[in-house]
Amino acid sequence: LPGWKKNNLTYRIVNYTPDMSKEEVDQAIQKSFKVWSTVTPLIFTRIQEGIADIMIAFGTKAHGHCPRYFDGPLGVLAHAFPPGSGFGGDVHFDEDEDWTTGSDGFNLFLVAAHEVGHALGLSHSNDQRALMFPNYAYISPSEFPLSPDDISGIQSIYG
Ligand SMILES: CC(C)C[C@H](C(=O)NO)C(=O)N[C@@H](CC(N)=O)C(=O)NCc1cccc(N)c1
Ligand SMILES: [Zn+2]
Repeated sequence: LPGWKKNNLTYRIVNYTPDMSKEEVDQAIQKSFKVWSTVTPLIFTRIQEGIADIMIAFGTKAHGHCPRYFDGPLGVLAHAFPPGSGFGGDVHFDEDEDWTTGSDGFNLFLVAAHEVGHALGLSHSNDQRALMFPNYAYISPSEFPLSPDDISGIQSIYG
C-alpha cells in the first residue's frame, strides 16, 4: 500500500459547514488526525493558508475541480484521495449531509477519521468492527474508533 514518503504532514480546512460552529469543526478534524497519530509516527500540522498535503473542504454535487461528484443527501457522505500530489490526500465532505458533533445526522469526527484513513493510504476493510468498513456506524465519542484491523493496516504502511 503506497503511503506518504514523509512523517510530517500538513492539513488545511479550506471552508466550513454551516451545520456546526467553526470551533466544533476544528475540534472534530483535529481529533480525527489524533486517532491516527497515536498509532503511527505521523505528525499533523494545521496551516491556515497555502497548499497543505491534506486539503479539507465541504462541497455539493460538482465541487471545485474535483473529478468526483457528490450525490445530494445520504449515499456518499465524503471522499478522500490516496497519498500523492495535487488532489492526493485531499478530503471532501458532502455539504448536503447533516454534519453533527453527536449521534444525529453524521458525526463529523467519525467520518473525518474514516476519510483520513483513506488520505493516509488505507482502503476499505471488510471487518465490520473496522473504522475503514465501508458503511458509517455511530460509536460514542468516548470510544476509541480504531479496530485491530485498522491499526495493523496503518502500521503496515507506516511501521
Ligand atoms: C465509494 C465511496 C466514495 C463511498 C464513500 C466512502 O467510503 N468514502 O470514504 C462513502 O461516503 N461511503 C459511505 C457509505 C454509506 N453511505 O454508508 C460512508 O458512510 N462512508 C463514511 C464512513 C464514515 C465512518 C465510518 C465508516 N465506516 C464509513
Ligand atoms: Zn471510505
